[in-house]
Amino acid sequence: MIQTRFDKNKVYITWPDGVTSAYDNIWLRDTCQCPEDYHPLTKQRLLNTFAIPRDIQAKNVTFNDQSVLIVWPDDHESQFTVSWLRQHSYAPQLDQVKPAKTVGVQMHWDVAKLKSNLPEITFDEIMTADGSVGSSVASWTRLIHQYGCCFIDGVPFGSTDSPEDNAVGESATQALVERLAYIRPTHYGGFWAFTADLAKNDTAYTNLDLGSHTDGTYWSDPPGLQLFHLLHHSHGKNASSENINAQSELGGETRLVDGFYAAGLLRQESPQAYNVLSRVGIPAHSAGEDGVCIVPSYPRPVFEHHPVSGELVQVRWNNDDRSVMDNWGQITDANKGEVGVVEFYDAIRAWYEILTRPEVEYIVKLVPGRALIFDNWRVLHGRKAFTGSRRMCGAYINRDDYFSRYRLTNFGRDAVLNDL
Ligand SMILES: C[N+](C)(C)CCCC[C@H](N)C(=O)O
Ligand SMILES: O=C(O)CCC(=O)C(=O)O
Repeated sequence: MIQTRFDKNKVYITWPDGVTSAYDNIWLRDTCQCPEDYHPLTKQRLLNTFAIPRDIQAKNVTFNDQSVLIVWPDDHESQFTVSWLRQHSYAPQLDQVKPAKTVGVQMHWDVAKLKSNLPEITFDEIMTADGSVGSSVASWTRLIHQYGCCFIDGVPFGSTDSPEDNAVGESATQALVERLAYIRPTHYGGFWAFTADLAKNDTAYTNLDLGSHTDGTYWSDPPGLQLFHLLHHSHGKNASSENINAQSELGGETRLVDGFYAAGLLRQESPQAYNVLSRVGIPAHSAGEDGVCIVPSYPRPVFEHHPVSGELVQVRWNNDDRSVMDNWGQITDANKGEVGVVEFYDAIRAWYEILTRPEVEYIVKLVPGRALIFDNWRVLHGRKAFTGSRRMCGAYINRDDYFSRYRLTNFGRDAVLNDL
């Protein structure tokens, strides 16, 4: 049995389990879900919040047929279903499932754990899915969310590195990415492909070794997802026959590290280092291209936490793109204590040592047809130096667009909207 009562400040609902939720009048009036106050199609507030009297009182509150009807002094009526009221109870906060607010289960991995359960899906499964709730787009985004990465098999590619053959792989890969969300354009292009030709004046466009990093440490909002598809890797036209070794000797293997797992290790093993890397904003830049010099709105730490819950939400790390650190006073919060220069170097050394442990860093050779997508806010990537001719294509997706898709396909639009 549900019971309602009200006084001059609040409306109270007592649930069958005996718990009572209290809702402030101004909150109820502001949150009115009627079509005049909340646009049913655009899901935006139409009501003028500031026209609500600060001390508004309900004239009458009645309960029937699973709804609570509130009549306000101007005779406006607000109707809330009890399930909606239960879902949004804030005093007390109840055990609601909040798909738009909770992060969901993540499996943090080391190499052994990842290998024993590699997140994989096929191109065909994804491309034939209609994107509805529970379709394979849901499984795909759920795998990415749980593991921070996912391999996609059976992606079409050409058999040579001719422009025509590359176009086959690139258009299939682009279609794959766009199945998840729209592509983020950057100074590297929208959907990009790269070889060791320095086309974009970044070391990704060389054959150098790149240690595990996250991309875009120089953006205020780094890409949420990154997808790679190796289209081609061979000895190349100019290799002489005695130089031609086995494919494995070409190098170019991909590095992958679960940054959340690695952060957990650092926190356990060197709490002081973890603390330093949660506090020091590291300046970063992308400045290779003539018309480009990107720096974030302010320097961010390696570990970014939810400001209230303290949960780790993002890892940013790219030692190669780190700028000159000459303004220590501005990049650390002095209220929490100064960080010495050498102390900072000790902290990044401890972090680097963890990232390069063989049991932490997963090394895998990508092959044409097997794409890799990963959460760039969590999983670090890199590659080993290589020889020969190699072409990789892929794209970035914004974190919020990815999460929108993850939530809608896994929880359904009704549940997600109900939670706004
Ligand atoms: C992926 N793509 C080849 C387009 C760009 C790679 C950029 C890598 C760069 N140092 C960074 O961290 O952003
Ligand atoms: O070439 C690769 O395999 C990866 C390159 C890379 O790390 C990057 O583009 O950020």
